[in-house]
Amino acid sequence: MLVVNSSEMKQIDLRAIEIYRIPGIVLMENAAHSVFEEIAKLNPRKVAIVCGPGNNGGDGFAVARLLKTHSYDVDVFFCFDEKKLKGDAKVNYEILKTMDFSIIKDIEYLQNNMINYDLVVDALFGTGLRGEISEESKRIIDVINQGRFILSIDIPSGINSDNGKSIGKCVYADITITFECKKYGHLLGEGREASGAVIVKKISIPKKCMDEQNIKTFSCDDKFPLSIYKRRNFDTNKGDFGKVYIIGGSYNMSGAVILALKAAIKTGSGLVCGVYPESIIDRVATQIPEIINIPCEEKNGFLEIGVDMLNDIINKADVISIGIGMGKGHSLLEMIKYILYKFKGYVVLDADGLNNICEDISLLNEANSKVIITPHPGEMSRLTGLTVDYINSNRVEVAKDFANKYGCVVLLKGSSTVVSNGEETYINTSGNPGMATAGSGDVLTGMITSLLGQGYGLLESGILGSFLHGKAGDEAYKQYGYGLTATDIIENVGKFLKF
Ligand SMILES: NC(=O)C1=CN([C@@H]2O[C@H](COP(=O)(O)OP(=O)(O)OC[C@H]3O[C@@H](n4cnc5c(N)ncnc54)[C@H](O)[C@@H]3O)[C@@H](O)[C@H]2O)[C@@H](O)CC1
Ligand SMILES: Nc1ncnc2c1ncn2[C@@H]1O[C@H](COP(=O)(O)OP(=O)(O)O)[C@@H](O)[C@H]1O
Ligand SMILES: [K+]
Repeated sequence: MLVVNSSEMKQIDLRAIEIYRIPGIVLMENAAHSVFEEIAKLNPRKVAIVCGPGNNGGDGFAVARLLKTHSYDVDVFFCFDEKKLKGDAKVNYEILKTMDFSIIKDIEYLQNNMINYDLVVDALFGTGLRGEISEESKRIIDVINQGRFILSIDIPSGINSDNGKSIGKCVYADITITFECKKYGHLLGEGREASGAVIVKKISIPKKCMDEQNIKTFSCDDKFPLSIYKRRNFDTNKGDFGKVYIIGGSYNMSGAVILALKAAIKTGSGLVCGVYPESIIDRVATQIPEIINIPCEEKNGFLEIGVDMLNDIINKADVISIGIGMGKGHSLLEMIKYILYKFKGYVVLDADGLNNICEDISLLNEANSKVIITPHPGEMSRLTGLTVDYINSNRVEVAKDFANKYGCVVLLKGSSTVVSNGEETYINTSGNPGMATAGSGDVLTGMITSLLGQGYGLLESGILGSFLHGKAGDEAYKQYGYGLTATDIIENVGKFLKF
Protein backbone atom coordinates (compact mmCIF):
# COMPACT_ATOMS: atom_id res chain seq x y z
CA MET A 1 0.00 0.00 0.00
CA LEU A 2 1.26 3.49 -0.90
CA VAL A 3 2.42 5.88 1.83
CA VAL A 4 2.84 9.63 1.36
CA ASN A 5 4.06 12.63 3.32
CA SER A 6 1.98 15.79 3.73
CA SER A 7 3.49 17.65 0.80
CA GLU A 8 2.96 14.71 -1.57
CA MET A 9 -0.67 14.47 -0.42
CA LYS A 10 -1.09 18.20 -0.95
CA GLN A 11 0.31 17.93 -4.47
CA ILE A 12 -2.02 15.01 -5.24
CA ASP A 13 -5.01 17.04 -3.97
CA LEU A 14 -3.90 20.07 -5.97
CA ARG A 15 -3.43 18.07 -9.14
CA ALA A 16 -6.89 16.52 -8.68
CA ILE A 17 -8.35 20.02 -8.28
CA GLU A 18 -6.42 21.91 -10.95
CA ILE A 19 -5.75 19.34 -13.67
CA TYR A 20 -8.56 16.85 -13.15
CA ARG A 21 -11.06 19.62 -12.38
CA ILE A 22 -12.47 18.01 -9.26
CA PRO A 23 -13.42 20.91 -6.99
CA GLY A 24 -11.88 20.80 -3.51
CA ILE A 25 -15.35 20.92 -2.00
CA VAL A 26 -16.19 17.66 -3.81
CA LEU A 27 -13.10 15.99 -2.36
CA MET A 28 -14.09 17.24 1.08
CA GLU A 29 -17.64 15.95 0.60
CA ASN A 30 -16.30 12.54 -0.48
CA ALA A 31 -13.98 12.48 2.53
CA ALA A 32 -16.91 13.32 4.78
CA HIS A 33 -19.08 10.60 3.21
CA SER A 34 -16.38 8.02 3.79
CA VAL A 35 -16.13 9.03 7.45
CA PHE A 36 -19.93 9.04 7.75
CA GLU A 37 -20.08 5.45 6.41
CA GLU A 38 -17.67 4.27 9.10
CA ILE A 39 -19.50 6.16 11.84
CA ALA A 40 -22.80 4.62 10.73
CA LYS A 41 -21.26 1.17 11.24
CA LEU A 42 -20.55 2.13 14.86
CA ASN A 43 -24.19 3.13 15.32
CA PRO A 44 -23.52 5.77 18.00
CA ARG A 45 -26.28 7.25 20.17
CA LYS A 46 -24.70 10.69 20.49
CA VAL A 47 -21.66 12.09 18.66
CA ALA A 48 -19.33 15.00 19.51
CA ILE A 49 -17.31 16.38 16.59
CA VAL A 50 -14.39 18.58 17.60
CA CYS A 51 -13.37 20.77 14.67
CA GLY A 52 -10.24 22.82 14.02
CA PRO A 53 -9.60 25.92 11.89
CA GLY A 54 -8.40 24.22 8.66
CA ASN A 55 -9.72 21.69 6.16
CA ASN A 56 -9.57 18.88 8.73
CA GLY A 57 -12.15 20.91 10.64
CA GLY A 58 -13.99 21.37 7.32
CA ASP A 59 -14.24 17.56 7.01
CA GLY A 60 -15.66 17.56 10.54
CA PHE A 61 -18.36 20.17 9.70
CA ALA A 62 -19.40 18.17 6.63
CA VAL A 63 -19.57 14.91 8.63
CA ALA A 64 -21.74 16.68 11.21
CA ARG A 65 -24.17 17.75 8.46
CA LEU A 66 -24.36 14.22 7.04
CA LEU A 67 -24.98 12.74 10.49
CA LYS A 68 -27.69 15.30 11.20
CA THR A 69 -29.46 14.71 7.88
CA HIS A 70 -29.48 11.00 8.76
CA SER A 71 -31.08 11.84 12.13
CA TYR A 72 -28.08 11.14 14.33
CA ASP A 73 -27.75 13.14 17.53
CA VAL A 74 -24.64 15.26 16.97
CA ASP A 75 -22.96 18.30 18.52
CA VAL A 76 -20.15 20.30 16.94
CA PHE A 77 -17.39 21.88 19.03
CA PHE A 78 -15.49 24.74 17.42
CA CYS A 79 -13.31 26.73 19.79
CA PHE A 80 -11.54 29.01 17.27
CA ASP A 81 -12.33 32.42 15.82
CA GLU A 82 -14.74 31.79 12.93
CA LYS A 83 -13.08 34.62 10.99
CA LYS A 84 -10.07 32.32 10.60
CA LEU A 85 -12.08 29.89 8.50
CA LYS A 86 -11.59 29.99 4.76
CA GLY A 87 -12.26 28.07 1.55
CA ASP A 88 -14.09 24.75 1.71
CA ALA A 89 -14.01 24.64 5.52
CA LYS A 90 -15.77 28.00 5.65
CA VAL A 91 -18.40 26.82 3.12
CA ASN A 92 -19.22 23.81 5.28
CA TYR A 93 -19.32 25.94 8.43
CA GLU A 94 -21.72 28.37 6.79
CA ILE A 95 -23.98 25.48 5.74
CA LEU A 96 -24.11 24.27 9.35
CA LYS A 97 -25.13 27.74 10.49
CA THR A 98 -28.17 27.63 8.20
CA MET A 99 -29.23 24.37 9.81
CA ASP A 100 -30.69 23.95 13.25
CA PHE A 101 -27.29 23.17 14.73
CA SER A 102 -25.63 23.75 18.03
CA ILE A 103 -22.04 24.84 17.46
CA ILE A 104 -20.50 24.87 20.90
CA LYS A 105 -17.53 27.16 21.55
CA ASP A 106 -16.71 25.93 25.01
CA ILE A 107 -14.65 22.71 25.23
CA GLU A 108 -15.40 22.56 28.97
CA TYR A 109 -18.96 21.71 27.99
CA LEU A 110 -17.70 18.54 26.30
CA GLN A 111 -15.52 17.76 29.30
CA ASN A 112 -18.45 18.14 31.70
CA ASN A 113 -20.91 16.18 29.56
CA MET A 114 -18.57 13.51 28.17
CA ILE A 115 -20.69 10.79 29.72
CA ASN A 116 -23.46 11.55 27.21
CA TYR A 117 -21.31 10.99 24.10
CA ASP A 118 -20.41 7.50 22.99
CA LEU A 119 -18.30 8.74 20.06
CA VAL A 120 -15.89 11.67 19.85
CA VAL A 121 -14.70 12.62 16.36
CA ASP A 122 -11.32 14.33 16.23
CA ALA A 123 -11.33 16.83 13.33
CA LEU A 124 -8.98 19.29 15.02
CA PHE A 125 -5.81 19.12 12.91
CA GLY A 126 -4.81 16.99 9.94
CA THR A 127 -1.86 17.06 7.58
CA GLY A 128 -1.60 20.85 7.83
CA LEU A 129 -0.36 20.89 11.43
CA ARG A 130 2.92 22.81 11.75
CA GLY A 131 5.16 23.96 14.60
CA GLU A 132 4.14 23.98 18.25
CA ILE A 133 0.58 23.73 19.45
CA SER A 134 -0.86 26.25 21.87
CA GLU A 135 -1.95 25.50 25.43
CA GLU A 136 -5.62 25.92 24.35
CA SER A 137 -5.19 23.29 21.62
CA LYS A 138 -3.46 20.97 24.09
CA ARG A 139 -6.44 21.41 26.39
CA ILE A 140 -8.80 20.45 23.55
CA ILE A 141 -6.69 17.34 22.83
CA ASP A 142 -6.83 16.39 26.52
CA VAL A 143 -10.62 16.60 26.45
CA ILE A 144 -10.90 14.57 23.20
CA ASN A 145 -8.72 11.89 24.81
CA GLN A 146 -11.36 11.45 27.54
CA GLY A 147 -13.82 10.16 24.92
CA ARG A 148 -15.17 6.64 25.29
CA PHE A 149 -14.47 5.87 21.62
CA ILE A 150 -12.37 8.21 19.51
CA LEU A 151 -12.34 8.42 15.72
CA SER A 152 -9.69 10.66 14.16
CA ILE A 153 -10.22 12.14 10.74
CA ASP A 154 -7.13 11.71 8.53
CA ILE A 155 -4.56 11.61 11.35
CA PRO A 156 -4.75 11.93 15.14
CA SER A 157 -4.48 15.63 15.96
CA GLY A 158 -1.06 16.52 17.32
CA ILE A 159 0.78 13.88 15.25
CA ASN A 160 3.18 15.19 12.64
CA SER A 161 2.01 13.41 9.49
CA ASP A 162 5.56 13.34 8.07
CA ASN A 163 7.31 11.45 10.88
CA GLY A 164 4.74 10.32 13.44
CA LYS A 165 6.17 12.50 16.18
CA SER A 166 3.78 13.99 18.70
CA ILE A 167 3.95 17.78 18.64
CA GLY A 168 3.74 18.24 22.40
CA LYS A 169 0.45 16.41 22.80
CA CYS A 170 -1.66 14.18 20.58
CA VAL A 171 -5.00 12.41 20.33
CA TYR A 172 -4.95 8.64 20.89
CA ALA A 173 -7.59 7.32 18.51
CA ASP A 174 -9.36 3.98 18.43
CA ILE A 175 -9.69 4.30 14.68
CA THR A 176 -8.39 6.74 12.10
CA ILE A 177 -10.06 7.23 8.73
CA THR A 178 -7.59 8.53 6.19
CA PHE A 179 -7.96 9.34 2.53
CA GLU A 180 -6.49 7.66 -0.59
CA CYS A 181 -3.30 6.42 1.10
CA LYS A 182 -1.61 6.18 4.48
CA LYS A 183 0.61 9.01 5.65
CA TYR A 184 4.08 8.42 7.15
CA GLY A 185 2.66 9.55 10.50
CA HIS A 186 0.36 6.50 10.70
CA LEU A 187 3.32 4.14 10.59
CA LEU A 188 6.18 5.89 12.33
CA GLY A 189 6.97 7.07 15.86
CA GLU A 190 4.15 7.76 18.29
CA GLY A 191 1.71 8.01 15.38
CA ARG A 192 1.77 4.24 14.96
CA GLU A 193 0.14 3.75 18.35
CA ALA A 194 -1.89 6.98 18.36
CA SER A 195 -3.65 6.12 15.07
CA GLY A 196 -5.31 2.95 16.35
CA ALA A 197 -6.73 0.93 13.46
CA VAL A 198 -6.18 2.87 10.23
CA ILE A 199 -8.86 2.65 7.52
CA VAL A 200 -8.00 4.05 4.09
CA LYS A 201 -10.93 5.34 2.05
CA LYS A 202 -11.06 6.49 -1.57
CA ILE A 203 -12.25 10.06 -2.17
CA SER A 204 -12.43 9.79 -5.99
CA ILE A 205 -8.94 11.00 -6.84
CA PRO A 206 -8.29 9.44 -10.27
CA LYS A 207 -5.74 6.60 -10.34
CA LYS A 208 -3.86 8.45 -13.09
CA CYS A 209 -3.51 11.44 -10.80
CA MET A 210 -2.04 9.20 -8.08
CA ASP A 211 0.27 7.47 -10.58
CA GLU A 212 1.60 10.79 -11.83
CA GLN A 213 2.88 11.58 -8.36
CA ASN A 214 5.14 8.52 -8.80
CA ILE A 215 5.05 7.50 -5.16
CA LYS A 216 7.62 4.81 -4.35
CA THR A 217 7.10 4.43 -0.61
CA PHE A 218 5.00 1.51 0.62
CA SER A 219 3.71 0.07 3.87
CA CYS A 220 4.23 -3.64 4.43
CA ASP A 221 0.87 -5.04 5.42
CA ASP A 222 0.44 -8.78 5.97
CA LYS A 223 -0.32 -9.75 2.40
CA PHE A 224 2.53 -8.13 0.55
CA PRO A 225 5.70 -9.32 2.32
CA LEU A 226 4.38 -12.86 2.73
CA SER A 227 3.55 -12.95 -0.99
CA ILE A 228 7.30 -12.65 -1.66
CA TYR A 229 7.93 -15.92 0.18
CA LYS A 230 8.17 -18.82 -2.27
CA ARG A 231 6.94 -22.36 -1.84
CA ARG A 232 9.64 -25.02 -2.26
CA ASN A 233 9.52 -27.83 -4.80
CA PHE A 234 9.57 -31.30 -3.32
CA ASP A 235 12.54 -32.25 -5.46
CA THR A 236 15.18 -30.12 -3.72
CA ASN A 237 18.26 -30.57 -1.56
CA LYS A 238 20.26 -28.44 0.85
CA GLY A 239 22.42 -27.13 -1.96
CA ASP A 240 19.39 -25.28 -3.33
CA PHE A 241 18.98 -23.07 -0.27
CA GLY A 242 22.26 -21.28 -0.06
CA LYS A 243 25.64 -21.59 1.54
CA VAL A 244 25.97 -18.68 3.90
CA TYR A 245 28.91 -17.58 6.05
CA ILE A 246 28.48 -15.54 9.20
CA ILE A 247 31.77 -13.95 10.24
CA GLY A 248 31.84 -12.45 13.72
CA GLY A 249 32.23 -12.97 17.42
CA SER A 250 35.10 -12.21 19.77
CA TYR A 251 36.27 -13.71 23.04
CA ASN A 252 33.94 -11.51 25.11
CA MET A 253 31.07 -11.48 22.61
CA SER A 254 30.08 -14.96 21.54
CA GLY A 255 26.31 -14.71 22.12
CA ALA A 256 25.59 -12.45 19.15
CA VAL A 257 27.15 -14.76 16.60
CA ILE A 258 25.38 -17.77 18.16
CA LEU A 259 22.02 -16.00 17.78
CA ALA A 260 22.67 -15.02 14.16
CA LEU A 261 23.80 -18.54 13.25
CA LYS A 262 20.75 -20.09 14.92
CA ALA A 263 18.43 -17.59 13.22
CA ALA A 264 19.96 -18.37 9.81
CA ILE A 265 19.47 -22.11 10.18
CA LYS A 266 15.96 -21.65 11.58
CA THR A 267 15.02 -19.39 8.64
CA GLY A 268 15.64 -22.28 6.28
CA SER A 269 19.24 -22.07 5.05
CA GLY A 270 20.77 -25.12 3.42
CA LEU A 271 24.25 -24.68 4.85
CA VAL A 272 25.31 -22.19 7.52
CA CYS A 273 28.99 -21.70 8.30
CA GLY A 274 30.14 -19.89 11.42
CA VAL A 275 33.49 -18.13 11.14
CA TYR A 276 34.65 -16.97 14.58
CA PRO A 277 37.72 -16.90 16.87
CA GLU A 278 38.89 -20.38 17.83
CA SER A 279 38.79 -19.58 21.56
CA ILE A 280 34.95 -19.52 21.50
CA ILE A 281 34.46 -22.83 19.68
CA ASP A 282 33.25 -24.63 22.83
CA ARG A 283 30.56 -22.00 23.36
CA VAL A 284 29.38 -21.87 19.74
CA ALA A 285 29.65 -25.47 18.56
CA THR A 286 27.86 -26.93 21.58
CA GLN A 287 24.92 -24.56 21.04
CA ILE A 288 24.25 -25.32 17.36
CA PRO A 289 25.08 -28.78 16.08
CA GLU A 290 23.59 -27.97 12.67
CA ILE A 291 26.22 -25.49 11.55
CA ILE A 292 29.66 -25.92 10.00
CA ASN A 293 32.30 -24.50 12.37
CA ILE A 294 35.23 -22.58 10.99
CA PRO A 295 37.28 -21.55 14.02
CA CYS A 296 39.91 -18.97 13.05
CA GLU A 297 43.13 -17.48 14.27
CA GLU A 298 42.75 -14.60 16.65
CA LYS A 299 44.73 -11.84 18.34
CA ASN A 300 43.71 -10.70 21.83
CA GLY A 301 40.35 -12.41 21.38
CA PHE A 302 39.58 -10.74 18.00
CA LEU A 303 39.45 -12.43 14.60
CA GLU A 304 42.60 -12.49 12.44
CA ILE A 305 41.63 -14.41 9.35
CA GLY A 306 44.45 -15.18 6.92
CA VAL A 307 44.15 -14.38 3.21
CA ASP A 308 44.01 -18.05 2.22
CA MET A 309 41.01 -18.67 4.42
CA LEU A 310 39.31 -15.46 3.25
CA ASN A 311 39.79 -16.52 -0.37
CA ASP A 312 38.36 -19.94 0.43
CA ILE A 313 35.27 -18.34 1.97
CA ILE A 314 34.89 -15.92 -0.97
CA ASN A 315 35.07 -18.82 -3.42
CA LYS A 316 32.49 -20.94 -1.67
CA ALA A 317 29.96 -18.47 -0.24
CA ASP A 318 26.66 -17.31 -1.68
CA VAL A 319 26.31 -14.79 1.12
CA ILE A 320 28.71 -13.38 3.71
CA SER A 321 27.53 -11.58 6.82
CA ILE A 322 30.24 -9.63 8.62
CA GLY A 323 30.31 -7.75 11.85
CA ILE A 324 28.26 -9.26 14.65
CA GLY A 325 30.11 -9.13 17.99
CA MET A 326 33.37 -8.78 16.07
CA GLY A 327 34.87 -5.69 17.68
CA LYS A 328 36.69 -2.78 16.07
CA GLY A 329 40.22 -2.49 14.79
CA HIS A 330 42.46 -1.82 11.78
CA SER A 331 42.86 -5.46 10.74
CA LEU A 332 39.10 -6.03 10.99
CA LEU A 333 38.48 -3.04 8.73
CA GLU A 334 41.04 -4.42 6.27
CA MET A 335 39.23 -7.77 6.28
CA ILE A 336 35.89 -6.08 5.53
CA LYS A 337 37.50 -4.11 2.69
CA TYR A 338 39.04 -7.28 1.23
CA ILE A 339 35.69 -9.04 1.20
CA LEU A 340 33.85 -6.06 -0.28
CA TYR A 341 36.36 -5.78 -3.15
CA LYS A 342 36.87 -9.48 -3.90
CA PHE A 343 33.45 -10.99 -3.25
CA LYS A 344 30.79 -10.49 -5.91
CA GLY A 345 27.91 -12.08 -3.98
CA TYR A 346 25.69 -10.67 -1.23
CA VAL A 347 27.15 -9.08 1.90
CA VAL A 348 25.22 -8.21 5.06
CA LEU A 349 26.98 -5.54 7.09
CA ASP A 350 25.75 -5.11 10.64
CA ALA A 351 26.91 -3.93 14.07
CA ASP A 352 30.75 -3.82 14.17
CA GLY A 353 30.77 -4.35 10.42
CA LEU A 354 29.26 -0.85 10.30
CA ASN A 355 31.22 0.58 13.21
CA ASN A 356 34.46 -0.39 11.44
CA ILE A 357 33.58 1.19 8.09
CA CYS A 358 32.60 4.53 9.69
CA GLU A 359 36.22 5.57 9.21
CA ASP A 360 36.16 4.88 5.49
CA ILE A 361 32.54 4.86 4.41
CA SER A 362 33.36 5.56 0.75
CA LEU A 363 34.51 1.95 0.44
CA LEU A 364 30.83 1.10 0.01
CA ASN A 365 30.92 2.89 -3.35
CA GLU A 366 33.95 0.91 -4.42
CA ALA A 367 32.54 -2.45 -3.31
CA ASN A 368 32.04 -5.25 -5.83
CA SER A 369 29.74 -7.08 -3.44
CA LYS A 370 25.99 -6.44 -3.36
CA VAL A 371 25.54 -4.93 0.07
CA ILE A 372 22.71 -4.55 2.57
CA ILE A 373 23.45 -2.61 5.75
CA THR A 374 21.24 -3.06 8.82
CA PRO A 375 21.97 -0.19 11.23
CA HIS A 376 19.93 0.85 14.25
CA PRO A 377 19.63 4.65 14.59
CA GLY A 378 22.79 4.80 16.78
CA GLU A 379 24.84 3.02 14.12
CA MET A 380 23.26 5.18 11.40
CA SER A 381 24.27 8.22 13.39
CA ARG A 382 27.90 7.04 13.49
CA LEU A 383 27.81 6.33 9.73
CA THR A 384 26.30 9.67 8.71
CA GLY A 385 27.17 12.13 11.47
CA LEU A 386 23.44 12.94 11.80
CA THR A 387 21.89 12.94 15.27
CA VAL A 388 19.69 10.04 16.38
CA ASP A 389 16.84 12.51 16.82
CA TYR A 390 17.21 13.76 13.25
CA ILE A 391 17.37 10.19 11.94
CA ASN A 392 14.21 9.20 13.80
CA SER A 393 12.43 12.35 12.59
CA ASN A 394 13.35 11.59 8.96
CA ARG A 395 13.59 7.80 8.82
CA VAL A 396 12.37 7.37 5.24
CA GLU A 397 14.48 10.18 3.81
CA VAL A 398 17.65 9.16 5.69
CA ALA A 399 17.44 5.50 4.59
CA LYS A 400 16.64 6.48 1.02
CA ASP A 401 19.41 9.09 0.72
CA PHE A 402 22.04 6.76 2.17
CA ALA A 403 21.03 3.96 -0.20
CA ASN A 404 21.30 6.33 -3.15
CA LYS A 405 24.59 7.83 -2.10
CA TYR A 406 26.36 4.55 -1.34
CA GLY A 407 24.67 2.18 -3.79
CA CYS A 408 23.45 -0.32 -1.22
CA VAL A 409 20.19 -1.41 0.40
CA VAL A 410 19.59 0.21 3.78
CA LEU A 411 17.52 -1.43 6.49
CA LEU A 412 17.11 1.16 9.23
CA LYS A 413 15.97 -0.69 12.36
CA GLY A 414 13.59 0.61 15.00
CA SER A 415 9.95 0.38 15.97
CA SER A 416 9.03 0.87 12.29
CA THR A 417 11.91 -0.53 10.30
CA VAL A 418 12.48 1.20 6.97
CA VAL A 419 14.03 -0.65 4.00
CA SER A 420 15.18 1.26 0.92
CA ASN A 421 17.24 0.70 -2.21
CA GLY A 422 17.19 4.43 -2.91
CA GLU A 423 14.28 4.17 -5.31
CA GLU A 424 11.67 2.11 -3.51
CA THR A 425 11.16 2.38 0.24
CA TYR A 426 9.16 0.06 2.51
CA ILE A 427 7.94 0.70 6.05
CA ASN A 428 7.54 -2.44 8.13
CA THR A 429 4.38 -2.82 10.21
CA SER A 430 5.04 -5.97 12.25
CA GLY A 431 6.80 -6.19 15.62
CA ASN A 432 6.30 -4.88 19.14
CA PRO A 433 8.21 -3.11 21.93
CA GLY A 434 9.07 -6.46 23.54
CA MET A 435 11.59 -6.82 20.71
CA ALA A 436 13.66 -3.98 22.11
CA THR A 437 15.85 -6.60 23.78
CA ALA A 438 19.51 -7.56 23.47
CA GLY A 439 20.25 -9.79 20.52
CA SER A 440 17.07 -9.25 18.53
CA GLY A 441 19.04 -7.34 15.88
CA ASP A 442 21.50 -10.23 15.63
CA VAL A 443 18.55 -12.52 14.93
CA LEU A 444 17.40 -10.21 12.13
CA THR A 445 20.86 -10.30 10.56
CA GLY A 446 20.84 -14.11 10.62
CA MET A 447 17.42 -14.16 9.00
CA ILE A 448 18.35 -11.72 6.22
CA THR A 449 21.58 -13.62 5.53
CA SER A 450 19.55 -16.82 5.24
CA LEU A 451 16.96 -15.30 2.88
CA LEU A 452 19.64 -13.93 0.58
CA GLY A 453 21.12 -17.42 0.39
CA GLN A 454 17.73 -18.83 -0.53
CA GLY A 455 17.52 -16.70 -3.64
CA TYR A 456 15.73 -13.56 -2.50
CA GLY A 457 17.23 -10.26 -3.66
CA LEU A 458 18.67 -7.54 -1.43
CA LEU A 459 15.48 -5.48 -1.20
CA GLU A 460 13.24 -8.55 -0.99
CA SER A 461 15.33 -10.04 1.82
CA GLY A 462 15.20 -6.76 3.73
CA ILE A 463 11.42 -6.47 3.37
CA LEU A 464 10.66 -10.13 4.04
CA GLY A 465 13.29 -10.43 6.78
CA SER A 466 12.08 -7.44 8.77
CA PHE A 467 8.44 -8.48 8.37
CA LEU A 468 9.05 -12.12 9.42
CA HIS A 469 11.24 -10.94 12.31
CA GLY A 470 8.39 -8.74 13.54
CA LYS A 471 5.78 -11.47 13.04
CA ALA A 472 7.91 -13.97 14.97
CA GLY A 473 8.34 -11.31 17.66
CA ASP A 474 4.55 -10.79 17.76
CA GLU A 475 4.05 -14.54 18.27
CA ALA A 476 6.67 -14.56 21.03
CA TYR A 477 4.91 -11.57 22.64
CA LYS A 478 1.67 -13.56 22.88
CA GLN A 479 3.51 -16.11 25.02
CA TYR A 480 6.06 -14.06 26.95
CA GLY A 481 4.91 -10.43 26.75
CA TYR A 482 7.69 -7.92 27.32
CA GLY A 483 9.78 -10.77 28.73
CA LEU A 484 10.36 -12.16 25.24
CA THR A 485 13.96 -12.87 24.29
CA ALA A 486 15.89 -12.96 21.03
CA THR A 487 15.82 -16.77 21.26
CA ASP A 488 12.00 -16.70 21.45
CA ILE A 489 11.95 -14.75 18.17
CA ILE A 490 14.08 -17.46 16.53
CA GLU A 491 11.80 -20.21 17.87
CA ASN A 492 8.74 -18.60 16.26
CA VAL A 493 10.09 -17.84 12.78
CA GLY A 494 9.25 -21.27 11.38
CA LYS A 495 5.51 -20.70 11.91
CA PHE A 496 5.53 -18.33 8.94
CA LEU A 497 7.76 -20.39 6.67
CA LYS A 498 5.24 -22.92 5.46
CA PHE A 499 2.41 -23.32 3.01
N1 LIG B 1 -8.51 19.08 -1.01
C1 LIG B 1 -7.86 18.79 0.08
O1 LIG B 1 -6.76 19.29 0.29
C2 LIG B 1 -8.49 17.86 1.06
C3 LIG B 1 -8.15 17.97 2.39
N2 LIG B 1 -8.77 17.26 3.31
C4 LIG B 1 -8.55 17.51 4.74
O2 LIG B 1 -7.76 18.65 4.93
C5 LIG B 1 -6.75 18.39 5.86
C6 LIG B 1 -5.61 19.32 5.61
O3 LIG B 1 -6.16 20.60 5.71
P1 LIG B 1 -5.30 21.91 6.01
O4 LIG B 1 -4.14 21.93 5.11
O5 LIG B 1 -6.24 23.04 6.00
O6 LIG B 1 -4.71 21.68 7.44
P2 LIG B 1 -5.35 21.21 8.83
O7 LIG B 1 -6.81 21.34 8.89
O8 LIG B 1 -4.74 19.92 9.13
O9 LIG B 1 -4.70 22.25 9.85
C7 LIG B 1 -4.34 23.51 9.42
C8 LIG B 1 -5.07 24.50 10.25
O10 LIG B 1 -4.61 24.44 11.56
C9 LIG B 1 -3.86 25.61 11.85
N3 LIG B 1 -2.62 25.14 12.47
C10 LIG B 1 -1.56 24.58 11.88
N4 LIG B 1 -0.61 24.28 12.79
C11 LIG B 1 -1.11 24.68 13.97
C12 LIG B 1 -0.59 24.65 15.28
N5 LIG B 1 0.63 24.17 15.57
N6 LIG B 1 -1.36 25.13 16.30
C13 LIG B 1 -2.58 25.63 16.05
N7 LIG B 1 -3.11 25.71 14.81
C14 LIG B 1 -2.39 25.23 13.78
C15 LIG B 1 -3.62 26.34 10.56
O11 LIG B 1 -3.59 27.71 10.78
C16 LIG B 1 -4.81 25.90 9.75
O12 LIG B 1 -5.92 26.70 10.04
C17 LIG B 1 -6.45 16.94 5.70
O13 LIG B 1 -5.83 16.39 6.85
C18 LIG B 1 -7.84 16.37 5.42
O14 LIG B 1 -8.48 16.11 6.66
C19 LIG B 1 -9.92 16.42 2.96
O15 LIG B 1 -11.01 17.27 3.03
C20 LIG B 1 -9.79 15.86 1.59
C21 LIG B 1 -9.49 16.88 0.56
N1 LIG C 1 9.51 -1.10 19.68
C1 LIG C 1 9.82 -1.97 18.71
N2 LIG C 1 8.89 -2.42 17.86
C2 LIG C 1 9.23 -3.28 16.87
N3 LIG C 1 10.49 -3.74 16.66
C3 LIG C 1 11.45 -3.30 17.47
C4 LIG C 1 11.18 -2.40 18.53
N4 LIG C 1 12.35 -2.13 19.15
C5 LIG C 1 13.31 -2.84 18.51
N5 LIG C 1 12.77 -3.55 17.50
C6 LIG C 1 13.50 -4.41 16.56
O1 LIG C 1 14.43 -5.22 17.31
C7 LIG C 1 15.70 -5.22 16.67
C8 LIG C 1 16.74 -4.59 17.61
O2 LIG C 1 17.97 -4.55 16.97
P1 LIG C 1 19.28 -3.90 17.60
O3 LIG C 1 18.98 -2.54 18.10
O4 LIG C 1 20.38 -4.07 16.62
O5 LIG C 1 19.51 -4.83 18.86
P2 LIG C 1 20.77 -5.74 19.26
O6 LIG C 1 21.99 -4.97 18.91
O7 LIG C 1 20.63 -5.92 20.74
O8 LIG C 1 20.62 -7.02 18.54
C9 LIG C 1 15.54 -4.47 15.37
O9 LIG C 1 15.22 -5.35 14.33
C10 LIG C 1 14.36 -3.54 15.65
O10 LIG C 1 13.70 -3.17 14.48
K1 LIG D 1 -7.55 14.86 13.05
